Amino acid sequence: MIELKHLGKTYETSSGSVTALRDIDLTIQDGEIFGVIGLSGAGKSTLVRCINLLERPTQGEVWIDGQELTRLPQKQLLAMRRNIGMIFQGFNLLEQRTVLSNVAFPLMLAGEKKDKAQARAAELLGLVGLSDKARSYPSQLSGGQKQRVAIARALSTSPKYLLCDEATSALDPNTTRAILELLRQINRDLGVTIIIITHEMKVIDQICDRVAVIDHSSIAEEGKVSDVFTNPQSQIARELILPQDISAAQTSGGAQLRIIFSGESAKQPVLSQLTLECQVPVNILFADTKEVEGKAYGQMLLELPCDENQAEKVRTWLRSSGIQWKEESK
Ligand SMILES: Nc1ncnc2c1ncn2[C@@H]1O[C@H](COP(=O)(O)OP(=O)(O)OP(=O)(O)O)[C@@H](O)[C@H]1O
Repeated sequence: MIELKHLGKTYETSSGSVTALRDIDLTIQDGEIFGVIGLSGAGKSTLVRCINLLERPTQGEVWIDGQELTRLPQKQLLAMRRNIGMIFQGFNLLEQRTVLSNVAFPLMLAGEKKDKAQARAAELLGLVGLSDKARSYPSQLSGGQKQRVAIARALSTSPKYLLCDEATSALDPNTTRAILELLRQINRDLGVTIIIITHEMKVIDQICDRVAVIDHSSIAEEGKVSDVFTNPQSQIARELILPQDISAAQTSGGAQLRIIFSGESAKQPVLSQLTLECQVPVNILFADTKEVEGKAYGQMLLELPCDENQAEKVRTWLRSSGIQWKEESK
């Protein structure tokens, strides 16, 4: 289990102090895929780098499996770090070494003999689907393949935790999906706890169990992905989750209603049922639904006719339908 307690980080620069993290309290349970999302500069990278002390916090504590990292002597800290793999947006592979050698490298640094390290590396390349690239060099690989090598390398010391810092941000959507699927498989099959830092909601959406939303150095909101998605509490979560154009629009039509789909109701053909039964035309101003944990979630912004009788018919229908909705102020 990872516990961050009152974690803070202030950088001292020539132009003054920059507070990157302020009073962060987070608990990440074993076996979870935990996401941290925020806008650029919110403090995400600093947060993830504080977990393995690549960056030393200036306040607070980092507890991993009952040990407080900031107080560990260097030797024990290095041993603990072997338990925490990390992958980055830029892959950080050694260009002069083959793929196999890149993956074997951390094990050799840890004192493993070359043949054993290479055998383990070959096994891991099989796991990430790159056995045929063992003798290639990083420059001969695609971005997705490079990230697979980085994942294999991060797993070489059999870590219990894997930190992913914007690991898919440089990849196209299909490659992103494939890499996230691989991470999910690693979580499921190897039991590795995964912490994902991203600015993209779709990454959280695809694989995370829980998410923390970070804004201006602090945690704005934290919870199950499905809860935060359907009912974001903080302004920043709303901005990240709901696309900009879903806020009530200035239109010349009637009242605007926001329909919130959660799980089962999203599958129903709500709109066609509504228009058929009410015999009232409604405008869809915006619609967006997503799959989270195998269920569909989303929102739809509807514009009702100006005729108040017709509008009330729709409201009455919605009240009796059990569908979650609310009136928007324009
Ligand atoms: N080494 C550093 N020295 C000084 N300030 C830093 C340093 N690293 C980060 N910062 C500052 O700390 C704040 C948080 O940066 P951080 O990189 O953690 O944010 P981020 O959410 O990961 O952003 P991005 O998504 O753009 O990488 C920013 O204001 C940044 O300028």
